[in-house]
Amino acid sequence: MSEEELIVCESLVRIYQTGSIEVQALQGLDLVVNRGEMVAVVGASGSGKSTMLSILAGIDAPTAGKARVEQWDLLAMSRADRVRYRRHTVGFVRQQTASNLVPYLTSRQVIDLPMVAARKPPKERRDRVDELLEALGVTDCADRKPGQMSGGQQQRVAIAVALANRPHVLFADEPTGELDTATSAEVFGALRDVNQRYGVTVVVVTHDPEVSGQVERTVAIRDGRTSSEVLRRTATNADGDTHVIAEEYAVMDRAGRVQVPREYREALELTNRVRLALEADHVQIHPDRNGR
Ligand SMILES: Nc1ncnc2c1ncn2[C@@H]1O[C@H](COP(=O)(O)OP(=O)(O)OP(=O)(O)O)[C@@H](O)[C@H]1O
Repeated sequence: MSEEELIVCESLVRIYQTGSIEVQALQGLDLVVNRGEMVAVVGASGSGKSTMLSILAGIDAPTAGKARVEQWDLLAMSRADRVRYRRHTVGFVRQQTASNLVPYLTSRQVIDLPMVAARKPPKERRDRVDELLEALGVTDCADRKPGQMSGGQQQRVAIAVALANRPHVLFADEPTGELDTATSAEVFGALRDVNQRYGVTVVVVTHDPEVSGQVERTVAIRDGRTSSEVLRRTATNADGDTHVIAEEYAVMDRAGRVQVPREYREALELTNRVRLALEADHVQIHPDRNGR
């Protein structure tokens, strides 16, 4: 694992067993996220996004494969390690605004909670609460309870709670799922701000195409595997106008396996055997003409 790589999943598998029924929620997922990145994860309902996030957040345990976040091996953590990991390395924001907060606690009190659990000294806790309220633009909500705040304010307080113990990575599972478009943009903007301001790595699961269009990298999951990635960069043309270029990439695992998209396979009738040819700067894949 290189210094840059904060999260590495290789051939990650999660099987849920309910009675005699087995569900393969993750079927060999590969993912690398570098330190300081902000990545959106998209995919159809049931594709395994939440399962992946709960494994990475240390809430759920994988069945097989590899999953590492910094020095932590998520398949070989003791119970005590898991508590430490969840308290100090990761922060988590859920979709349901209400489930991130506590109805009878004010924003100030709820942001303080994780620091009390981590036994931080009172002065440090007070300073951190003030700093986070300010960073997320919710200083005026310091003494309000969730019922006295809008959905967007509640989610910004939830982000502050998740950041209280200075985690290195922030996971957010559909954090804007219950919000209207304008409020979603506001909450997403807050995630981008904290990514830049604190350098915290952010992985956000979303259905919202607008949201995924605002990050440099979007990872698509299909059937419990990473199927493709879209990288966006800003380019400037000869007239000095800037525009965003989005390029889609297939994901190659560490063994060199790449999935050829179904449309490509069907268009050229690629079946079980293909011919590969190495060129100076690309690899060609040809149909097996002899086989037919
Ligand atoms: N605790 C569980 N027990 C059994 N099956 C589960 C459990 N959690 C998830 N699954 C199944 O695993 C698969 C992946 O679910 P997951 O929630 O990760 O998908 P998702 O991409 O997050 O979907 P959504 O966008 O609807 O939240 C689904 O088929 C789901 O039914």
